Amino acid sequence: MILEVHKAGFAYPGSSGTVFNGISLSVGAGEVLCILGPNGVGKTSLLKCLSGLLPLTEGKISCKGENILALSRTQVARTIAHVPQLHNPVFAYSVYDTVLMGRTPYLGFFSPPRQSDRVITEQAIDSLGIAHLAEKAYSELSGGERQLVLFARVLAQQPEIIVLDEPTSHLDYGNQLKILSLIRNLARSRTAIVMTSHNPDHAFMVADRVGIMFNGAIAAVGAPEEVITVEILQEIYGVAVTLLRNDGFGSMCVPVFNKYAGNAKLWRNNE
Ligand SMILES: Nc1ncnc2c1ncn2[C@@H]1O[C@H](COP(=O)(O)OP(=O)(O)OP(=O)(O)O)[C@@H](O)[C@H]1O
Repeated sequence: MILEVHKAGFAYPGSSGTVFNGISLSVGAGEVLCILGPNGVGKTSLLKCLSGLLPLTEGKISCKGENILALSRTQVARTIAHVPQLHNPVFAYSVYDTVLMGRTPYLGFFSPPRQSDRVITEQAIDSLGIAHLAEKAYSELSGGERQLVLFARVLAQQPEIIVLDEPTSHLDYGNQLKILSLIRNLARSRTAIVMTSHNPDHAFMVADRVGIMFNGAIAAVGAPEEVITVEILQEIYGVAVTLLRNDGFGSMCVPVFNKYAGNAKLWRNNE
């Protein structure tokens, strides 16, 4: 396994309680692991620990057999790319330069980007369909446009592990599907991917394994069809959902919701 989490616990400095405890997980090359869980359960905090951005308070994270905290920033950056949920830039870099920054781990301290870095940058921009934004200031983009640019930067970085915090949260329907298919393509080329999502259907679509995060722990981990059940969805999200199993196309969640009911409620057990 390229990334292994062993009995991980985490608390923010100065906070009285822990965010999560006793989490053990692993992801292999070419595998997509999707973490599902309710708001505030600790998914973002876990992903930051996986990327070496926050130190665990208990347990260990190993990247290619080495404790992640023992690796240099360059080693981490060449191996792991982290795409945050929201990113507010401090400087007004262009989109092109923002994507080009994905090449930084491969450049010497004072070395300018090489021609090959520019080619990789242009390919990444093209594969996201954002060439028309290349000269625009990143700080002037919409949330969805920024998310596409950050994904292009990750492609330019060519890491072995990609950690994606809600990669589709700002995207329109078409771009959501585009990112999901790029995630699958990356997995096909042996990249390990850990992502979070608020949409269980996305886990069905792209994940090889799903981890359900609930009450500060991983409540279940396994193949999406085994782990994402009506019972677990009701438990973690507190709503009634039906699952459609379609052998040709995979499974899908359908909320049990009637907009014509008196108070348009989510139905539970024929209430
Ligand atoms: N910088 C911080 N300092 C202290 N507590 C924090 C900090 N960031 C997050 N928290 C707390 O840690 C807990 C987990 O937050 P986190 O952002 O990891 O959850 P999440 O599952 O990603 O949530 P969401 O789905 O809403 O994005 C929350 O209770 C949150 O209030």
